[in-house]
Amino acid sequence: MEKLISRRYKERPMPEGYIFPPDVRPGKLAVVPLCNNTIPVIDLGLDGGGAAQACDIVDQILEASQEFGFFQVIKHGISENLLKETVGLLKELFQELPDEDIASLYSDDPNKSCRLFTSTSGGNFDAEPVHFWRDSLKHPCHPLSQECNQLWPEKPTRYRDVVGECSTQVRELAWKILELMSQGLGLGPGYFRGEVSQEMLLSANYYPPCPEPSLTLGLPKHGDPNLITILLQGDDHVSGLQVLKDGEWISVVPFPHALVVNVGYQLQVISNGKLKSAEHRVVTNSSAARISAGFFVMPSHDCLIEPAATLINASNPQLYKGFPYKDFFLNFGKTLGKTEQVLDRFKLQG
Ligand SMILES: O=C(O)CCC(=O)C(=O)O
Ligand SMILES: [Fe+2]
Repeated sequence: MEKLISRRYKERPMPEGYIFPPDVRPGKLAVVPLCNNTIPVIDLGLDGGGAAQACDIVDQILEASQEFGFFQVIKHGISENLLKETVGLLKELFQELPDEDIASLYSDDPNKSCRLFTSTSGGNFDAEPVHFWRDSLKHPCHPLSQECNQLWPEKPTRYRDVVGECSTQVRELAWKILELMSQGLGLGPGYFRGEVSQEMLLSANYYPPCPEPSLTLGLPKHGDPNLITILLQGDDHVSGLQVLKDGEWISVVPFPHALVVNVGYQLQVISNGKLKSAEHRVVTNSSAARISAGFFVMPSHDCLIEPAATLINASNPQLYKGFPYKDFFLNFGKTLGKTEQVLDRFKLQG
């Protein structure tokens, strides 16, 4: 528990082991949000009132997923209060829980299904060459069952109710977005239902202020291993998430009440490379803590992942071979920091 960066961020000099080699440091410039150059914001028209045309929304989603692999959605149908309450409870959990409650959540065992830890989720903090400036709470959040719910934090007291409701609504939204993607790709209704989107994991992140943001990272450059991620950013004013586009880091400036959506590697494979799992990272800042909550929609371990047959033809040859999701997932941790290698084993030659 003494490893938690939320407990150590005030130490001076900066705690050892968080300074990255010069070639992966964010540097000074990258920390400044590029306000005119951000990812698309798409109005889903699900809050009632004037909505954009459905076909227009499909086009926007497809275009954003092809070009950026990332977009934000507004008027997504999830109430602002529920999102705010979720963030408020996470803030309370990371910042205010007494030591004994934090200690009961903390674990270095990667096989524990609900746990609080620092840096990466692999459970090998002591072997990491450099640590990332974040604490994270991870647990499954679908399918929701009594058994699963009992693993969640007991405090703050409303955590289970509120995060349970938020997970249910985010899952519904994920399905709607997947349905629109399926329509845009020409895959027909329900393509992403079932085993391919069977599970969902919550990964809540806390990035405390950092005295030297130019030397460290909240999270390294990576693509998400799952099908699709829906991310809630904590505070309207604190940015930190950046997406790599054409060799440049673009800040995902938090947009009021928006949710960030990004394409995971499995969606890239199923779409035969049409949709892009974009690389992203998290930078820190010296003045404010940042909170984010990623809802990772994932296939079941045995689900067969392969390019959709209808997307393969003479001008679009099959790019990846089929594989059970677990073959991908169990190796994913080993490719940390080497994003170019992640899909290598599944590519078809020539
Ligand atoms: O904190 C964020 O904004 C992004 C987190 C993220 O990329 C991840 O958990 O995979
Ligand atoms: Fe990510």
